[in-house]
Amino acid sequence: MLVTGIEILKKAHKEGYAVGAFNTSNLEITQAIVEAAEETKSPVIIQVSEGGLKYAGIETISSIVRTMAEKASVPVALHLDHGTDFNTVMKCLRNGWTSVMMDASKLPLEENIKVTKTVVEIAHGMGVSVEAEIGKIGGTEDNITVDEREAAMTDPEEALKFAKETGIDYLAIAIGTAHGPYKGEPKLDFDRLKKIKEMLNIPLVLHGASGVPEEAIKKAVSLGINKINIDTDIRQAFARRLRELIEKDSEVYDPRKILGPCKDAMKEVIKQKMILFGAAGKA
Ligand SMILES: O=C(COP(=O)(O)O)N(O)CCCCOP(=O)(O)O
Ligand SMILES: [Ca+2]
Ligand code: NA
Ligand SMILES: [Zn+2]
Repeated sequence: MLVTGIEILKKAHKEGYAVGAFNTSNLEITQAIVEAAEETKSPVIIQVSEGGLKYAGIETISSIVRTMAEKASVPVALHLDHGTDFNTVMKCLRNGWTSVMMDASKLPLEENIKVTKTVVEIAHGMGVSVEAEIGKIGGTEDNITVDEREAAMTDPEEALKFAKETGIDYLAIAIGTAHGPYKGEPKLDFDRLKKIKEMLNIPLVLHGASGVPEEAIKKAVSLGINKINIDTDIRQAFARRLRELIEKDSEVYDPRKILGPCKDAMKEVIKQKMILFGAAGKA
């Protein structure tokens, strides 16, 4: 069934597990996510980035996700990932999203607070929950030095002020992860996570979780992470299976014979994440 993000994350926060938030931009990825959730009896958040909206069309990807979510036997939320443009966030609210991220983390704190507070008031008026970001979760491609990444990490005091003044439902924090594939091993600042959780006591979001070792993920969940964003690992599972298929049979030409197996490969990766995060069996 289609539910709001906070309905899923409030339970995860209370019971101490995390829910996967997986990016989609088409039919097969959406199928992989929903089938994985059904097979592991996990609640799940299906999210679309601004790039995904452009690729699929906002009404089209909303229809695909909402149709499958409403038929699902597990709780499913439709989330806007990294909504950086206020009007895009509004368009998603008009198109049936049940959770939105207003990502104004690039703005100075006071401006981030202002725009996020406005989104919270509008979204809550529509029964939709809101994620925001404090600190900068960059990409592994960003050529920033280690201590620049350190400086970009979320400051607990700022996070408390931000959460209080905006009324957000869940907060994305920067504790050492990055979007995209990692070159070396990411080092997560668990003390910082512990402190932020104790001070805010709301569901927390880990971005850039593809490529983070399983032990680190488990530790982050035990310290209060409740939503974990995964995209790169799904893309790589898709591409691996695609290459295998073409190598095995260079004559295959039916998209269903190519995309179907790729869907299954993505589904397997997603199921493992749901088990690792502790969401399996929680639906
Ligand atoms: O935190 C994450 C996932 O990070 P990951 O790369 O570790 O999976 N995300 O928020 C997913 C980011 C998706 C970006 O999509 P576009 O390419 O359309 O901009
Ligand atoms: Ca990553
Ligand atoms: Na997000
Ligand atoms: Zn992210």
